[in-house]
Amino acid sequence: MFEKSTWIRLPRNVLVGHDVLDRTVEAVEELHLTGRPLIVTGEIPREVAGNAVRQQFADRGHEPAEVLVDEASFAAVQRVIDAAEEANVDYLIGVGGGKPIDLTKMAADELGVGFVSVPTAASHDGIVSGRASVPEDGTRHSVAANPPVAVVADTGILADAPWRLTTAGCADIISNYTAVKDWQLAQRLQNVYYSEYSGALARMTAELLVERADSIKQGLEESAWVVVKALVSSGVAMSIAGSSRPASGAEHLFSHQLDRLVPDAALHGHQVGVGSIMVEYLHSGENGEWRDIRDALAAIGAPTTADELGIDEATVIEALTTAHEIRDRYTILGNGMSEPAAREAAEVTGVI
Ligand SMILES: NC(=O)C1=CN([C@@H]2O[C@H](COP(=O)(O)OP(=O)(O)OC[C@H]3O[C@@H](n4cnc5c(N)ncnc54)[C@H](OP(=O)(O)O)[C@@H]3O)[C@@H](O)[C@H]2O)C=CC1
Ligand SMILES: O=C(CO)COP(=O)(O)O
Ligand SMILES: [Zn+2]
Repeated sequence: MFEKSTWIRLPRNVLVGHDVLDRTVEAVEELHLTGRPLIVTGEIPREVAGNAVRQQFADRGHEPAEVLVDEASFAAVQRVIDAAEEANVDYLIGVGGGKPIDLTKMAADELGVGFVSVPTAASHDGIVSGRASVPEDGTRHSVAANPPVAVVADTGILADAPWRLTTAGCADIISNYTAVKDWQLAQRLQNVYYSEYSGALARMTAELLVERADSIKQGLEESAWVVVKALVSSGVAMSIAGSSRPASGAEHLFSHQLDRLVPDAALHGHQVGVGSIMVEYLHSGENGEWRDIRDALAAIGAPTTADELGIDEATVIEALTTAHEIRDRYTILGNGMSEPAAREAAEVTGVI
């Protein structure tokens, strides 16, 4: 299918490396972004990075306003918007994991200003993408927004974050394998627009990460570097596609449904990783690549079973059989799985 026009929105300055946090002001000034920022952060990220960012801008004569967020909700987005308007700020800086960064992304979009992403955890590709995700009313709203104008990913900080957040980021990337397969399937069966460039980039990102699994080890700063580069690359794939398709297929539907059934039971990346094992089995059967996905997840220490996710068997089956209802996105789940088929997929792959 031929797209008549595309609009690819990308971050412009992406800083990755040791102590790059100290260069946040530089990354912003280089974009000619001037005036007073609002820092949106959480309790822990504030200590880890937010206070240092605040001091940098204060030293340049732009004392930032600040708002602390502790939950991902539309009410929290509104609080960020209110704080920005009250303090009359010019742009926003999100400092933290996915929660503060998503809230910043959505508020910046609503306010029509730019925002800078300063991740303190490499937990999923939302820290660099133009997608935001907020759970509300028992469902998950995944919305399109502008990506950050700059990303400042300090590998020293990311390497010090709890290891499980990093393994979640890895699993989110590994799930690109099945996301791309679902996208191609949707093209064949539903004539959905498929971007060769975006699909190839998303898949290659997962392959490179798996090839480097040996250098992804707790305590190694290089791990944070490898993972962040992959998260950036995956974010670019989504920007090229103009949707989350290259990084979100049936394994994400499964995870979103788990979020609805058992909120906060496990991390997003860990859920999509386990989902990806089963979805690969659905695509390719007993002799497909599902063992490769499982082994890649195990190699970096991400969960591969329902037990390791801390989620019971019945919930896994319910999520699998109802995941297709989550959103209008054609995947291998089609119009839904029967309970026996879901049980077989989960049992054969050792998820339950
Ligand atoms: N945009 C997208 O595509 C996607 C967005 N999401 C959204 O992202 C959120 C989940 O992201 P996630 O990053 O897991 O969650 P959080 O931002 O909630 O971070 C997880 C926990 O880690 C803490 N934390 C963050 N950085 C550090 C650090 N350096 N050291 C120690 N602790 C740290 C946080 O503290 P504190 O609570 O103090 O902030 C929080 O308790 C959800 O809101 C989800 O909806 C999920 C998937 C995709
Ligand atoms: O998590 C994502 C990609 O990894 C975003 O996808 P969604 O559009 O399913 O929220
Ligand atoms: Zn994801």
